[in-house]
Amino acid sequence: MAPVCIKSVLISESVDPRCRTILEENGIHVTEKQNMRKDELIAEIKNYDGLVVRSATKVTADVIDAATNLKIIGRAGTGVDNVDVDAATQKGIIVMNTPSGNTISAAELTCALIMNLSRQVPQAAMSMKAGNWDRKKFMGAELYGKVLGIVGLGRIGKEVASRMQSFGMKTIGYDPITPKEISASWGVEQMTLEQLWPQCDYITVHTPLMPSTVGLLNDETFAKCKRGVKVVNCARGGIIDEAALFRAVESGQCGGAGLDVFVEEPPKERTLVDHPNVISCPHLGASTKEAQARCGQDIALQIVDMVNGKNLVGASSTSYMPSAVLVGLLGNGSNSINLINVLNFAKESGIQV
Ligand SMILES: NC(=O)C1=CN([C@@H]2O[C@H](COP(=O)(O)OP(=O)(O)OC[C@H]3O[C@@H](n4cnc5c(N)ncnc54)[C@H](O)[C@@H]3O)[C@@H](O)[C@H]2O)C=CC1
Ligand SMILES: O=C(O)C(=O)COP(=O)(O)O
Repeated sequence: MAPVCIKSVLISESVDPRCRTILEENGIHVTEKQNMRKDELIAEIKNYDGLVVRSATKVTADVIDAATNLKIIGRAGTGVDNVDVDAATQKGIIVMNTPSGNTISAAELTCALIMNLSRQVPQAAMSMKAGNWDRKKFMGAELYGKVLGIVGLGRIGKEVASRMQSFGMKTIGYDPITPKEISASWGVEQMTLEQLWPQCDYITVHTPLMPSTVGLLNDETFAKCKRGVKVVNCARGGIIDEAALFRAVESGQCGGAGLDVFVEEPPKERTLVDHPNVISCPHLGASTKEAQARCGQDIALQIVDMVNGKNLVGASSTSYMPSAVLVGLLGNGSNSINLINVLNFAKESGIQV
């Protein structure tokens, strides 16, 4: 891989200070500017060779168009749905992410939401703060013996499965790429979605956001579920259709929802957030000290590796997954996430990519 000349990087969100330190130690000038408006980003982006973002910066085609010197977009985290990978690829800009740095944190928050749905801890705590002592209202149900459906058996789905199995949940799932034998070795029985919906007491989604996953849970699929099914979305807003979810919680078809992510963040439309059977967080899945330290460090090391022209596959950093880089070079555009998974699966399986 030929070295890429990166002299200046803009960090446009709150990224662990390790990122800045590593870049500066390697002679890269770093500017940190948070909460930039889109017009400000468009006006400034020409001054940088590299851009480091999390999920809030929307790196849309018009931003990329204005980025006359940009060579790398580094996503300190997993999802690259806030980056127009097609537009970047067409301009020869490399897009890279740090996919395993926040896996455990996102899985732990998912488990916390499942547990909170089973016992209504947030609602009970609010009731206590309001001066009440209501033991009848908050009758829960054990997780033990219940069925958890996991849609998307990648890194996070796998970690959620093992944690919830320790609570005695039966884990079933669906993934178009992860082989059945592999997920069976983690105790997850794979089946079709048609078979999965009616069996679940809880459903959690862990797919990327892409056209084929928008509205995976919708009016039609909710109708196929057990009455009172509880759902969790710690992946991306829109994978569970928000309007359909509202209708399902209103009718009781859905017994409760745990939401970390929304189509619009922060959500202007508050009906779901305000619903008594919905517990929600402001996109906190990756917001732990550990996850941020890993993602901040990894994205900086990956950028430095590019500057040094290091071979991308099999590089030093623990969560180094240069899949998006390869996707960029292959010009794979909107199917990139699927290709990312194929590449990662191959790599984790010891196959030379
Ligand atoms: N709430 C938060 O702060 C965080 C959210 N995320 C989100 O979680 C998503 C998943 O992350 P990882 O597990 O690390 O990704 P991953 O790439 O390891 O796993 C995603 C899995 O989804 C599967 N998949 C793709 N299309 C599918 C479909 N139609 N139905 C079922 N499965 C499908 C893929 O084959 C893959 O196995 C990310 O794309 C990101 O959007 C990730 C980290 C933190
Ligand atoms: O890594 C991801 O995909 C996430 O959703 C985390 O987003 P964040 O870095 O916390 O803005």
